[in-house]
Amino acid sequence: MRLVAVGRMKDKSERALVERYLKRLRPALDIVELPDGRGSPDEIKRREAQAILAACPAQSLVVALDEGGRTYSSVAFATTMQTWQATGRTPCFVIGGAEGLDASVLQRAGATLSFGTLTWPHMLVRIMLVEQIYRAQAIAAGHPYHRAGRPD
Ligand SMILES: C[S@@+](CC[C@H](N)C(=O)[O-])C[C@H]1O[C@@H](n2cnc3c(N)ncnc32)[C@H](O)[C@@H]1O
Repeated sequence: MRLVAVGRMKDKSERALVERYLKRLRPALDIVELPDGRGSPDEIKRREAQAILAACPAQSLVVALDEGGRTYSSVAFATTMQTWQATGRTPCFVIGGAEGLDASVLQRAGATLSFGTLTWPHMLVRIMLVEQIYRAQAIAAGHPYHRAGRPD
């Protein structure tokens, strides 16, 4: 699995949070960081889109992190991840930069993932994504990390 993310994660505490989950992931997630694009907002998105699409393996299932995308419960996301794995669709998650994702990335995407309609900073989205992938793997493995304790 791959994550293609615009922007370098420089903050130590953010990196530590990503690392906390990353080191537990099986299969592993490799993270490709891309530099922030330059120019007008449209140019930035276009340039970043070219780099993003070039970093996604040709056969991968591009999963665009997008506030307008599909929302899942953690259990539904775990089931979806298992289906992708069983059908040989290796996800390549994509997180945009400050200007967001270009339409060409959303068009290439075979799936979208939303963390709700709020706009989150891209570094927080990265942390939340690796945690949710770890949670999905824990759910699939029956590991008690995930507690389904909400009342009906
Ligand atoms: C600061 S946001 C960009 C906001 C930008 N104005 C837009 O319209 O997307 C940076 C990236 O974080 C991700 N992101 C932000 N909020 C999200 C959410 N609620 N769900 C999923 N991804 C989100 C997206 O990949 C987005 O491109």
